[in-house]
Amino acid sequence: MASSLLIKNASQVVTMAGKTEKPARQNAMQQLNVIENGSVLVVDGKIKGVGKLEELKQRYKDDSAAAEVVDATGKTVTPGLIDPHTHLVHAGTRENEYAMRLKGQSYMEIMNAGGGIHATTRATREAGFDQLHEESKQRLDTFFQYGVTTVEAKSGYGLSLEHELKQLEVAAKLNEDHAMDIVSTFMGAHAVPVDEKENPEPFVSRVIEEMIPEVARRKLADFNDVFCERGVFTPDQSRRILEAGKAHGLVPKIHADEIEPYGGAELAAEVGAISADHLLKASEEGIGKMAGNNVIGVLLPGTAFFLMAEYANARKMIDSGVPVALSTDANPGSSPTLSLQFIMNLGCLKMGMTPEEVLSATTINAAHAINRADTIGSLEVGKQADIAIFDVPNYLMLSYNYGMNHIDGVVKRGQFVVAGGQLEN
Ligand SMILES: N=CN[C@@H](CCC(=O)O)C(=O)O
Ligand SMILES: [Zn+2]
Repeated sequence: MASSLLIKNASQVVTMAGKTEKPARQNAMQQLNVIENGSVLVVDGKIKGVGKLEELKQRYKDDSAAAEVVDATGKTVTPGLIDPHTHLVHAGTRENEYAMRLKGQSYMEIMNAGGGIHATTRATREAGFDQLHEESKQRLDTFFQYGVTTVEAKSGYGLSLEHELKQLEVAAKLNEDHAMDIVSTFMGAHAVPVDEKENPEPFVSRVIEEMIPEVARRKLADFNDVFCERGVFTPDQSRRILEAGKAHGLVPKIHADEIEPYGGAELAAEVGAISADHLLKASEEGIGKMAGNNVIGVLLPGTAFFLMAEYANARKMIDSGVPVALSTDANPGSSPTLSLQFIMNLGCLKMGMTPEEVLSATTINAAHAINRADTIGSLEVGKQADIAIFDVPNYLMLSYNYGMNHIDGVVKRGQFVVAGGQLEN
């Protein structure tokens, strides 16, 4: 017997239809394809129909008659939100560094003095598999409660084969035993280990010759990411690392131009990266090259907010034709938040994006940024039934009442994982 669910009479159903082939850019980011007073029929975990209630009832008589019915009157239904850039698997917190930054020390000063990424690397190396699994599981539960149904998760707090594999194995296990979908990225090139800072080349070689081949052999990641920044990895080292990943089937991503303009956006275009992320200081030329080479800009305004830095120039990117996605960058140092809704608020209020653009950026474009747009990111027939139900009468309210969690329900592969704002068991 098929299991079916009918979410009926939502004041708005934001479908995002028609953007599965290519990420939305420029004006296409404004088009949400909203159905007023709309309903969604789900059968066996997939979207069977989206439209007016009467149409669905007529067209899919048996399925709608057998369905569990949920009344969404007064609510807004969207595709489950997608977070395309997180550092999900790590141990511990760094509130001490937050206090240091508030007294004037910079993020890079703290990192160069052995804190920052190095502090979380020490904690993550010390943590056992079970501790990492438990901490990360709790974060996934919170992501669900905020409407996120798929997250990308990076390694990068191991910085050795053993510990990078441990992080990726934790993500793989969570992908199996938690309802959240997790898409993994290898990021062994997140920092040069403290004791090798003076001579990073042997570490770069280990990333290329030892870590990438083993991660690929074990099929533990889809993507390969590098922190291309002065004092971390140079553009030349980053290029070699990303090319090595490509040779093993790992698609390039890049942490680019976060602290200063460093050629990261340009490099992303040159190596054919699926996305370049951060881009607070991306050059005009780099933005143009991204637009010309279909590189998605994954913007992380929570990082600018938390580091009290200038925001990425989202307007310029969108107007130049860069498809833009948004993400929390959830991590213990530069963006300790799990609320993609707050990131949507920042997208509007701090980066000049429209409410329509931020919804495109957290659904279909985020799906494209992790190469999953064929199955998620929009409410279209045949796609996975990942659905967010917000307790607001229209999508504008999502970015209007800022800093709030508007989630009422979350459906993952056709099953409620959050109902009445509470996590289901
Ligand atoms: N900038 C580099 N990496 C992370 C921060 C990691 C950390 O501080 O622990 C980021 O994307 O912001
Ligand atoms: Zn990051």
